Amino acid sequence: MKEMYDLIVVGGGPGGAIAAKNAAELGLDVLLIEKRQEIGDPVRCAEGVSKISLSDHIEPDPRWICADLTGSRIYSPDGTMIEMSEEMSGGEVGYVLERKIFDRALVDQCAKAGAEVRVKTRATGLIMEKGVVCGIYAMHLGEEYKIRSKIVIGADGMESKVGRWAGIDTSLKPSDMETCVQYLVTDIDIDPNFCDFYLGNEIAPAGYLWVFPKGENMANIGVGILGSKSGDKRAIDYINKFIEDVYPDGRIIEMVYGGVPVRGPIEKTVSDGLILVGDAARQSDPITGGGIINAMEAGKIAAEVTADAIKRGDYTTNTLNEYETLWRSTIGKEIEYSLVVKETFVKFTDKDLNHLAQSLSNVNFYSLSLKDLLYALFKANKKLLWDLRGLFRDVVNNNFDFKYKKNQFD
Ligand SMILES: Cc1cc2nc3c(=O)[nH]c(=O)nc-3n(C[C@H](O)[C@H](O)[C@H](O)COP(=O)(O)OP(=O)(O)OC[C@H]3O[C@@H](n4cnc5c(N)ncnc54)[C@H](O)[C@@H]3O)c2cc1C
Repeated sequence: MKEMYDLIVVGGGPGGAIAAKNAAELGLDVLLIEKRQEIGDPVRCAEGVSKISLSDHIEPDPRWICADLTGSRIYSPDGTMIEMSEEMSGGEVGYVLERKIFDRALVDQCAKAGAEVRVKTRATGLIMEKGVVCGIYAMHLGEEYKIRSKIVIGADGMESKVGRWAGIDTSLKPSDMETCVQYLVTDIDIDPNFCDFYLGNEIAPAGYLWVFPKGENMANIGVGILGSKSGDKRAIDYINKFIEDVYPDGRIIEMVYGGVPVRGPIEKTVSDGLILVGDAARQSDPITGGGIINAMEAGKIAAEVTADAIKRGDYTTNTLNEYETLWRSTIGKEIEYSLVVKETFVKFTDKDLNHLAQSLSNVNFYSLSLKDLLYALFKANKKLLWDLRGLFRDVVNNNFDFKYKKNQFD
């Protein structure tokens, strides 16, 4: 078995697959390892993504698209509903995917681009020489061996260990994480074109509950609650209550447990010979918990920076810092803004949420830009204006152009 590569990517999720594919296309000798025996299985995701951002990375394919949505509805605790077009819904609701097939299609692309893929192969440690990462220890069918590389990309998701092995602090406190439980529910009456979000401290404290259709009579119905706000009740208690109340006849055919980092990014995502991408770098959106697109964007940037570093023969932090700069000035900005909004949102009482929803219930979201929306929000909610003044100033002055979501916001 080959023992030396330009690049080893740890983790075959969207971040790792896109990193490996792009690096192989740029001419690098790439190995992608995945600890599971099947790519994408088991799924830990509600499977919602933005159409526009996705098509930057892969051609849409009906084999992995379960629903093509036209919008979303948000329900406040008193039942006030706000309906938004897909464009205004933010990045998470364009398609509902079948991730088992989607993740495999991404890895298929990367294999076809020339990367070697090894499944059921777990990274168990990093080879480090004088503080520089220069490969991994891998375990396959009970056998441990060394594989060397010039650079390692850690795309090992929420449970990432690669960063920690290199001395990067990736730890998460309960207040940094949403605990999620989701059922795939069938035989229910839903609108297949809309996803629904429910807010409120009785429904999902400091989080939200979602209904994402997967075809005519089936949906991912899940809840995410902030670890530090859950009290005596568990996420599963909230979702069971909702199913009992709203879809009492629904049949549960799958169950998903998982955590989503909502703390915003870690302080550093590179070290000598190492780059972290996706959930491993805590790059998911702090409000929605969505991380597929950010992982893919970061994977692409990581591949480009890796190819450049290898061309120059310099794998030190100095060179790899280009990755840090590039992702922080694009997706990182959006994450920063989301973090500000999330920190305000988690303080809202049900009364605040109702007031907010009522103040927006007459707004026509189908013909509104983000700027208009912020004006409408702040006109009706002076306290919110104060809490979110930084974000408001940046958007209004166009200091930030929402590069990755420009098509949705403008
Ligand atoms: C309940 C839930 C709902 C969600 N819903 C959405 C949603 O609707 N939309 C959205 O955009 N995001 C959603 N997310 C988040 C989304 O799933 C992640 O942000 C996304 O998968 C991150 O991609 P990634 O490539 O960074 O990591 P992952 O997809 O987690 O991939 C990491 C891979 O690394 C592998 N791995 C881990 N350790 C090792 C090792 N030591 N050696 C080898 N391989 C290893 C894992 O097996 C895994 O395959 C949700 C998450 C949860 C938990």
